[in-house]
Amino acid sequence: MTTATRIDGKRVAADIKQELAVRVRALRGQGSRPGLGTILVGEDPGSHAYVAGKHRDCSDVGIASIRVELPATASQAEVEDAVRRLNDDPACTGFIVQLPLPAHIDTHRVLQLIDPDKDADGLHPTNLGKLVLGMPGPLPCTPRGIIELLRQHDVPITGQRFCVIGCGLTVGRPLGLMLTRPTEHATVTLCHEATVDVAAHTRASDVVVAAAGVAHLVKPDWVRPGATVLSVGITRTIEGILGDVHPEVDTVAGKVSGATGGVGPMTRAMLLTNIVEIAERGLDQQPGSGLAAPSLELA
Ligand SMILES: Nc1nc2c(c(=O)[nH]1)N[C@@H](CN(C=O)c1ccc(C(=O)N[C@@H](CCC(=O)O)C(=O)O)cc1)CN2
Repeated sequence: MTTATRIDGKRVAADIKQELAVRVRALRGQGSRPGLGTILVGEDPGSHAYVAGKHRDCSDVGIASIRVELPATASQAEVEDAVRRLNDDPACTGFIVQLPLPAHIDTHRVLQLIDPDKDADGLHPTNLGKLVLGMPGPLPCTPRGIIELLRQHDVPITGQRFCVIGCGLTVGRPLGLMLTRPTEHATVTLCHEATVDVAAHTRASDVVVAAAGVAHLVKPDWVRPGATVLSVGITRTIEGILGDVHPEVDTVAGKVSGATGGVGPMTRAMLLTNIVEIAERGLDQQPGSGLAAPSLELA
């Protein structure tokens, strides 16, 4: 019985954080302290855990934290006011609205209100449009983390067949866009709940990214021997956290990331990276920095 090599997001994220701490020290030396804002609405335990982790990371690397918490009963107007306040707060370099929002809140209206220059998640329509056009801008954290994780584990991307299961806003949809950029040039199949025979698509793929939020969806017989399999979606149960990938996939796959310690820590590391990049751009654009505006990336 073969056992797949573990893809270690915790280690790669720790290395990225060390490098970011150096860049933050340099920014602070130039009088600029980056600050991450978060808006969290409601009491979802998972969202609270993720936001707490994001602020722990900030303190590890020297980024300031601005936390906004609203009750699950907050109105659309109250959530929108919180966004406007962070847009106007000079201590806030960039911020995120933790998703999902309660069902009565119109998520798209909230995301559209974020100042695109402070959009640390890369989910504002302007920044998603830039991604489609190949223009520079902040990239959604989980897809950016997935691509970095694959690179750091020597998993080839260009020309490879990817099957991404789930086409949500934070993972599947932007990941498909990023993997098909000229810099990656992968061949991507995006599967969703209406896809017929998802297993046929995964079996034909070199890399499977499971982001459906269905516990143990990807079974060993769904995987081509030696393929790379990333577990992104998680389900919280009383027995603990279950990933979208069945543990026995380890007996077939070449490389596997687990339900924890894989893509999650990379999502957080990429959020910090986006904040540091926004802060560095802010300094570069100050009069007298001598740096030109970035040009359009040609497809
Ligand atoms: N505004 C956003 N909301 C959400 C995003 C996002 O990118 N932006 N993604 C997900 C959740 N997410 C980020 O917020 C996230 C998921 C997982 C982790 C993480 O560190 N996971 C740990 C396990 C933590 C635990 O015990 O639950 C791990 O994998 O080891 C961080 C962030 C939805 N919302």
